Amino acid sequence: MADDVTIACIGAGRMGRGIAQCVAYAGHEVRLIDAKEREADAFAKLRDEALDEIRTALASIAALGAFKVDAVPQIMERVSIVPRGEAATGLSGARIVFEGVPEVTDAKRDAFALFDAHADGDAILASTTSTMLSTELAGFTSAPERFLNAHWLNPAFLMPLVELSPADETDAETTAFVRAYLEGMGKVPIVCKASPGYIVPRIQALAMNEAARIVEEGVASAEDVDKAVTYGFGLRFGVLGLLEFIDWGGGDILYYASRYLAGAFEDERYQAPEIISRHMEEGRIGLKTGSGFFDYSDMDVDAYRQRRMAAFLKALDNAGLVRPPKL
Ligand SMILES: NC(=O)C1=CN([C@@H]2O[C@H](COP(=O)(O)OP(=O)(O)OC[C@H]3O[C@@H](n4cnc5c(N)ncnc54)[C@H](O)[C@@H]3O)[C@@H](O)[C@H]2O)C=CC1
Ligand SMILES: O=C(O)[C@@H](O)C(=O)[C@H](O)[C@@H](O)CO
Repeated sequence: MADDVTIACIGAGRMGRGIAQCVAYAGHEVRLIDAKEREADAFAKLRDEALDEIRTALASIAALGAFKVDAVPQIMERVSIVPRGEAATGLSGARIVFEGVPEVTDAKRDAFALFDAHADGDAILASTTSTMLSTELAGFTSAPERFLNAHWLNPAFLMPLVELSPADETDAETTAFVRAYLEGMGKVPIVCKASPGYIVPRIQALAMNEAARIVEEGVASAEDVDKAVTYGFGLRFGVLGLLEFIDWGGGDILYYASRYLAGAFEDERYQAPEIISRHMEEGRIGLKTGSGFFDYSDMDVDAYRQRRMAAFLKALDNAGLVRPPKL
C-alpha cells in the first residue's frame, strides 16, 4: 500500500469528519466534500465548524496523552473541505471515497451520482451506511465493481472496527484494497456478506430498542439501564464476545431463558434461532461439552480460562473495581 493515498469523503457531517480525522492522523491527505448545495456564507460556516471540530477532537485526545499536541497543526494541514460545486477538484486523485450522507436512499443516490460524475476511473466508493444492503446501493453507481459498504463505528477516531460488506458485483480487489488500507491505519476491518445491518447495527438495534423499552415501561431509570450496560453487559461482552459467552453459560441456558422470556412477554422477539436447539440436540452446548460455537476439545481449557480471567481483571482494574480480599 502506497504512503501517499489520497482520500475523499462525500458528506461533511459526523462520520465524514470522524473519518477525515482518522485519515489525516494516519498521514494521508483527505478532502471533505460538502454534499449539500449551500450559499457561500452557509458553506463557510460549515467549513469552519467541521475543521474546528476535527482540530478540537485531536487536541483533546492529545491532551489526554495519546500524542504530542504540537502534531495537531501538521495533521490538520492534510484536511481540506470543498463546497459541492468543487466536487470535481475534491474527488480528483482520491483513491477511496467514503460516502457519509444521511441514511436516506435519495441522499445516497445523489452522493453516488457525484462520485460517478467526478471520481477517477480507479477510485473506490465506500458507503458508511449503518444498515442499507450493499447490493441495493451498488445499483446507484455505474461502477458497482469498485463499490462496497464500509461501516465505521461512531466515534470513528476511537472505534477500531470497520465492517466491510461487499455487494454481489464488488471486485475482490476492491475489498482487499480497502481492507489493507484500513489495517494500515490501525483499524480492525472484518468482512461480512451483503446483509442489512451487518453485525454491529443488527445486534445493537435490538439492544438499544430494548433499553429504551425498559425505560418506557418504567422498569428501570435511564441511569440504571446504562449502569447495567457499563458494569455488566458491556464489560463482560468486551472480554468474551456474545457467542463465546453462550459457550460459557451454556447454549441450553439460552434455549430455556429464551423460551421463558418469549412466554413471559408474549413476544416472538425472544425466540432463540434454530441453531441453538440444533446445538442442543448435537450436544454442543459450550465449554461443558467441549464445543459450542467454538471448539474447546483440543485446548488447554485451564490456560484458556486463565487468559480470560486476566482480561476480566484488566477490565475491572480500568473501572477501578479491583479490591483486595478482607483478611
Ligand atoms: N451517526 C452515527 O453514529 C453513525 C452514522 N453512520 C452512517 O453514516 C452516514 C452519515 O451519518 P452522519 O455522519 O451521522 O450524518 P450527518 O447528518 O452528521 O452528516 C451528513 C452530512 O451530509 C449532508 N447532506 C448531504 N445530502 C443531504 C441531504 N440530502 N439531506 C440532508 N443532509 C445532507 C449534511 O449536510 C451533513 O453535512 C449515514 O449513512 C449513517 O447511517 C455510520 C456509523 C455511525
Ligand atoms: O455503530 C454505530 O456507530 C452506528 O452504526 C450507529 O450508531 C447507528 O447509526 C445507530 O445509531 C442506528 O440506530
